[in-house]
Order: sequence, then C-alpha cells, then structure tokens
Amino acid sequence: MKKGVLLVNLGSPDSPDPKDVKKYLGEFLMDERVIDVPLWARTLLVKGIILNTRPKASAAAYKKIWWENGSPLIVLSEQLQERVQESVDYPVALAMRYGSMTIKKGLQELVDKGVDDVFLIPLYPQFAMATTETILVLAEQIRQDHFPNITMNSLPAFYNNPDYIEVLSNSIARHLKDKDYEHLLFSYHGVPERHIRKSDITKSHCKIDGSCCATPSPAHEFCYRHQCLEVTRLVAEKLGFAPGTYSTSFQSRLGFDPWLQPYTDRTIERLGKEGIKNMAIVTPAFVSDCLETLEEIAMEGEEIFHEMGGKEFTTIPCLNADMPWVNLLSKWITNWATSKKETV
Ligand SMILES: C=CC1=C(C)c2cc3[nH]c(cc4nc(cc5[nH]c(cc1n2)c(C)c5CCC(=O)O)C(CCC(=O)O)=C4C)c(C)c3C=C
Ligand SMILES: [Fe+2]
Ligand SMILES: [Fe+2]
Repeated sequence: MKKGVLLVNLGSPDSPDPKDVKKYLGEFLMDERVIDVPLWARTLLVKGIILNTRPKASAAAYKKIWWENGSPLIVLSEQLQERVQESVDYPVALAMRYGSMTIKKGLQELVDKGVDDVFLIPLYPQFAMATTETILVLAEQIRQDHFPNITMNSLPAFYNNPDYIEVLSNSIARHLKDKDYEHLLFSYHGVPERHIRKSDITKSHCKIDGSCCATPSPAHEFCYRHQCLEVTRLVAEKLGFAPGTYSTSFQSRLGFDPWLQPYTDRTIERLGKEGIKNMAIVTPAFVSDCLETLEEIAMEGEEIFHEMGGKEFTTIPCLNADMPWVNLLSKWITNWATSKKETV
C-alpha cells in the first residue's frame, strides 16, 4: 500500500470581504458539531440572526490581520505542510474543515499520487466535538462516498504527549527568555459547557466544576476541558512555574449559553485590576496563528490590559511552522508509516 498524510486545520474565508466571510461562517456555524442544536433551531439562529449581523464585524476583524498572501491560518498551515513534506518520504497534503480547501480535494490529491493508506492529522492538540470530531466524521464520510478503496487512520489528541509538551514548553521559554513578566495566561478557545457533557463517554464524569478533571477517567480521552488543563499543568511542571504565576482561561465565546470559564477577556481585566503590569499569553488550542490569536488576543486582549493599567503584554506565537514542531510531526508520521502502533 502507498502511504500518504493529510493535515487538516479549521479553515478561513477566501478573503476578508463580508461576502466571503458570510459564506465561510455559514458553512462553519451550520455544522451540527459546532452549533449543536436541532436543524430548525440552528437554521433560525445562524441564517436568521448570526449571518445578518456577524459577517460585517468579523470581516473588519479579518481585515486587521489579513496578510498580503492570504489568511494567516492558511499561509502558516501551508508553510507547515511544505516543511513536513520536505522532512518525510510520503506525500503530504493539506486540507481545511471549512472553506475552499476541502478534505475531499486533499484526499483526491493524495489518491492522484497513488496513495491508498492515509494518515489523517487533525491539527488540534485537544479533542473537541467542534474540531477533531467533525473532521473525523466528515473525512470518513468522504472516504466511504468517494474513495472506498483507501484505508484511513488518524492521529489521536496529543495534548499530553511528552514530546509535544517539550516542543510547546521550549517555544514558550524561548519567547519569554528576555521578558520580565509577572503572569503567564494559558488561553484556550472556549466551547459551550454542553459540548463537554456531550463528549463524556461515561455520561456521568464531567462536572465542569473542575473536580472531575483531576480524577483519572476514560472520559478524559474526549474531555476538552481536562485536556486543556493538562497542557497547562504539564507545561508549568516542565518549566518549573511557581503557583500563582500562571493560570488558564477560555476565549472566543459566542451566544448566551454558558461556555467554559474563566473567560479570557475577564481574566485579563482582573489581572490588570490586581496590579499586574507585565503579562504574557500563550494560546495552545491553536497550532497556527489565526484571527483568534492575532486579533482577539494580540490586539483586543492587549487593549483591555492597557485600559486596566497594564504595561507590557506579550503574545507568544503558536507553533506555526517552527522546526521542532515540524520534526515532531515528521516523527509521528514515520512511526505510523513504519507500523509502530504507538504513534503518539
Ligand atoms: C459555537 C461556535 C464555535 C465553537 C464551538 C468553536 C470552537 C472552536 N473553534 C476553534 C478554532 C478556531 N475558531 C476560529 C474562529 C471562529 N470560531 C467561531 C465559533 C466557534 N468556535 C467563529 C464564529 C469564528 C469566526 C470568527 C468570528 O466571527 O469570531 C478560528 C480562526 C479562523 C481563522 O480564519 O483565522 C480558529 C482557529 C477551536 C480550537 C474550537 C474548539 C475547541
Ligand atoms: Fe472557533
Ligand atoms: Fe473531566
């Protein structure tokens, strides 16, 4: 069998034009694993309300971060794909869950090169229904419908993989080397609390109050909250952070349902009010810088901090196409291709 790799990230609009943003948001938010309410309610909410208001504001935010060669998330994912391709002997393709770089096109690209054994890599360290699960479900559907003769395996969530923690910790340490910061905030993309309960395979484990997430459980294989807290804990342990000098929060909430807390914007506000003058922020739910890191954190977050009296606000870039991250992905790919079952 000929092996190949498909890297999959979230996706971006084709341009920061409100028309393209609306098209992208329409596909994204109509995903039943993103807005997980019955179809009639989702249609009403997304097409009747959100798409009439949000695209204009989102487009303005995208315009602030858009690069000459496109969306940062796409450009950085392409750089990652190119570097991984240079490091392994198997064809490596890139696709997005939403937008024009579809998973179908990515699989077709591999099949056209003779590939019939695919290693699917969702570019998310933590499992979430709205990210990893939606990729796995759609990719399997596309395989069955269009490429029934290929086999496909996927990389599991790698949030607690020691090599990943080392790469992330080294990146954080490198960016903070000359910084005199008082507090490091680990800000993860939020999800509605309901998503955590739905992903709980034991149906009784996740309590959201924090107590469950420190208790060993099979539910943690799919508990996004647990996996985020673990990344913070493992990095803090690796870098020897003192208690109180770091914390975890969740950003980017949408709508009125309760999302995972504490919220990032309120945490930045609180840190500023408490007299922290220099803070740093890292965003380990994203492997590529994107709207949520470059605008919501690096621009809006910094503004909130300054309004609260803060002085220096350091945003640590995502792993993007850094060579230690490229080398780690290449190692996982080689392990898979040489049939070592323990890919992470
Ligand atoms: C109910 C809505 C949303 C859920 C649940 C959600 C989960 C989720 N998202 C990411 C990663 C990214 N999200 C990005 C943008 C973005 N996310 C939502 C909504 C939900 N996300 C919206 C509406 C948007 C668009 C921007 C906006 O209007 O605010 C991005 C950036 C994309 C880019 O083009 O740069 C990423 C990346 C994760 C990891 C996640 C759950 C864990
Ligand atoms: Fe999102
Ligand atoms: Fe949990």
